[in-house]
Formats: sequence, structure tokens, C-alpha cells
Amino acid sequence: MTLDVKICGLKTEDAMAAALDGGASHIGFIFFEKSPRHVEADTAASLRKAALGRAQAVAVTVNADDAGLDAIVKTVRPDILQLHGGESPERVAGVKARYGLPVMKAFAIREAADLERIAAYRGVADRFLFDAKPPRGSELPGGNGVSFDWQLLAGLDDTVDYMLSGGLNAANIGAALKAVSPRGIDISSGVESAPGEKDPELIRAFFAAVRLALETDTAPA
Ligand SMILES: O=C(O)c1ccccc1N[C@@H]1O[C@H](COP(=O)(O)O)[C@@H](O)[C@H]1O
Repeated sequence: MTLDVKICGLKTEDAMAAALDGGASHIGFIFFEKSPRHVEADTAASLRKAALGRAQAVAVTVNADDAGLDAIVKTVRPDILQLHGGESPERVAGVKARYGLPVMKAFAIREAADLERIAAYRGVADRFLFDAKPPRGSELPGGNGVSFDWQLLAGLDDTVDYMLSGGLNAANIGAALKAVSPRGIDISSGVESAPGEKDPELIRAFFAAVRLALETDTAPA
């Protein structure tokens, strides 16, 4: 089994190096000013150079307008756009057409009914990302370090290409991969020592836990 691993919310060169050396397939930059992980486009453009030819750069935005996306795409040259707000299927299609880039659409999951929303995005979004619903009072649509019931995804058919996200860490990734079979996993706060502060040691520990989980073949039959 190959598994994509996205380390999200990178802001520093040492965290970027740990992510790439660990084997990240994707690295994510947050463009959302309320987030402790927010980066300016210039910073992301500089950091993403280290990933060229090694990992795909993902620009994470929340209900961004064309002007905002134009600036990010022009400066950062991301490989993928992650839309982590309430973007409609029409908006996703419009973003894909405007930039010619793959789009990963995020969905907040708490109960089975939340998955019904993906139907309208099938054939529109290139990939889905399933994250937990934010806790009450949080200003962040993602990056809250909160998990959801992974079993909710167990009934998805194999054609649904998704990344699993939300509260993943070195301690629970084995159980997550026992429960479900995503094509990718995405982590942010689980490799931080404080909000927005990536810890290279925690990034290394996460990759070690992923390797262990894959070696022990934890995927469901
Ligand atoms: O991380 C953020 O601050 C953030 C802000 C706005 C939209 C998305 C954000 N992060 C996404 O959240 C998940 C991972 O969160 P965690 O591992 O539970 O901390 C991931 O998809 C990030 O791209």
C-alpha cells in the first residue's frame, strides 16, 4: 500500500526539512489570517523551493476570492489548491478552470449525514479531505487537533479518493489506518509543540509511527 502523507501548516525551514526527509508526499501552507499557521505568500514561495521535485505544495485557503487566490497562485506556484471552507461545487469547478490546478475539497465530518454532501462534488473536486467539525468557539475550520469517528468512512466505496485528517498524531495513526483505508493522511497540530509551532522531533516520530503501521499491514480486509 502506498500512502500519501501531507504535513500541513509549515512555516519554517527546519520543519520543512523534517517533513521532506521523513518522506512527505505533500506539504501544506495555510493562508488564513486567523490561524497561528498563517504564512505570507512570499514566505511560502521561499519555503516551497525545498520541496520542488520532492513533494507537492498545497495552498490551503478558506472561502478565498479570486483576488486572494490569484495572489497565492502567482507568488507560490502551488501544485494543489485545498479549499477548506464552504465552497460550492460551482466554486470548486470555477477555481479548477481559472487556475488549471487540482483541487482538494475539505469536508467537516461529525455524523454520517455529513458525508452526503460529497455527492455534489464527485467529478468536480480531484480529491476529498475529511476533517473533524471544529469545536464550539473555534475560529479555525481546520487545524483544531480534533478527530472524528473514522468508522463513518468505512462504508465509502473504493473510488472515493480522500485524505484523512483531523487530530491525527503518532499515537493514533495506527488505529486510524486499522479503521479505514485512505489514500492519504494529513496532519498539522499533532506535530506541534505549541499552536503553529512545528516540532521536527514530532514530525520524525509521526513518520516512524506511519511506517510501523504500514509494516504491520493494518488496513482492513
Ligand atoms: O491548520 C490550520 O490552522 C487551518 C486553518 C484553516 C483551514 C485549515 C487548516 N488546517 C487544516 O486542518 C487539518 C489538520 O488539522 P489537525 O491535524 O487536526 O491540526 C488539515 O487538513 C489542515 O490543512
